[in-house]
Amino acid sequence: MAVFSSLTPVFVAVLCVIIVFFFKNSQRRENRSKQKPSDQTARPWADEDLQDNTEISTKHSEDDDGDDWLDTAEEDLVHIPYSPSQYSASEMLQRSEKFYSLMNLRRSVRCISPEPVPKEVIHNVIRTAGTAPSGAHTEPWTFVLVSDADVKHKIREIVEEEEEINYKQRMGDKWVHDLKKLRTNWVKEYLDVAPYLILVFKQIYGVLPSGKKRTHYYNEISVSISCGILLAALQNVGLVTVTTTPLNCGPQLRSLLQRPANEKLLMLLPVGYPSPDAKVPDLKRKPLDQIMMTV
Ligand SMILES: NC(=O)C1=CN([C@@H]2O[C@H](COP(=O)(O)OP(=O)(O)OC[C@H]3O[C@@H](n4cnc5c(N)ncnc54)[C@H](OP(=O)(O)O)[C@@H]3O)[C@@H](O)[C@H]2O)C=CC1
Ligand SMILES: Cc1cc2nc3c(=O)[nH]c(=O)nc-3n(C[C@H](O)[C@H](O)[C@H](O)COP(=O)(O)O)c2cc1C
Ligand SMILES: N[C@@H](Cc1ccc(O)c(Br)c1)C(=O)O
Repeated sequence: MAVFSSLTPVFVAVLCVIIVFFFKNSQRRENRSKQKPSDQTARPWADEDLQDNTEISTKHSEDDDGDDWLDTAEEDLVHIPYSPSQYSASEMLQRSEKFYSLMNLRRSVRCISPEPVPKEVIHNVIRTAGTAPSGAHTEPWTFVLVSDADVKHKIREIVEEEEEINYKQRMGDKWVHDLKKLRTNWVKEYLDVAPYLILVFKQIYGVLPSGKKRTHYYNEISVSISCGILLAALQNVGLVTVTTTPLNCGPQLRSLLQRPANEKLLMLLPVGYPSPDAKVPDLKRKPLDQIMMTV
């Protein structure tokens, strides 16, 4: 008993040291996991609100046996001088007004003329889309340009079949109601008539020369920016389109166009001149004071 009572203070002290040691260690582990996720499924670049299904790189996965992602050539990339055109304040104002006026005339047009469009113009428009910024300069886009009448018709068949189900079942009453003002339905004549269809695919990951996957950071945002630039480039040459997102058609269109498994359809754009009798809904745009907050 006497031995026990003399040991108790020592025992308590040792116990305290052990508890403090464990507590500090667990805190350090927690902090480390907050700063640098050891969990390889953490994908801070994939915006959950966007439902960006960005695929994760397999760098640390079972089939990984090397440092493929370490590209020394890219580490040594030279940085070159950059001095783009600059304008006086009055020139800037004039240019900004002119560009705004041009873009303010852009409308989604669903009545497209069959009149042929010079192919080189479309190539330049797509080149322009390819100037978009992209996460880590991964350029995660593929623009499939379709002009073949049979392929356009097959695309129409796929889209109309799915869009009919979309309107009748998948979209629901509220969405269908919200679209009433646009007078859209599942009949998509422009898919046969427009001289070009551009199907924009986002590459959810890339493929390295070794066959391994390369992470495409923020691929959906990157491709969406390139689509915005594409729309501006079309407007610049007097062509029209309608941004379409044919729900549930992605996998069928991907397989029709023989696109690889790392690509997902983001948008389908019929492109051409507006038909002479084209009409658009008389929509109004929000004024500056409703879209801009100054701080
Ligand atoms: N961003 C969005 O919120 C949405 C956009 N859309 C638009 O609708 C159009 C067509 O898309 P939709 O067909 O509905 O949707 P998806 O193209 O996303 O495909 C639907 C289903 O097929 C799977 N899938 C598609 N492509 C691939 C691929 N390459 N590899 C593996 N799985 C694939 C999807 O998988 P998974 O579930 O893993 O993605 C999903 O389960 C597009 O224009 C798209 O932008 C449609 C739905 C939602
Ligand atoms: C992300 C997105 C998806 C769209 N999806 C479709 C679509 O599937 N079908 C369609 O006819 N229009 C679609 N539109 C076009 C819109 O209906 C159109 O932009 C909107 O009515 C405003 O008209 P405006 O483009 O003439 O300004 C889409 C537009 C965006 C930005
Ligand atoms: N994809 C359908 C429905 C649709 C139509 C217009 C839109 O702005 C949106 Br969002 C969806 C269609 O093309 O008819």
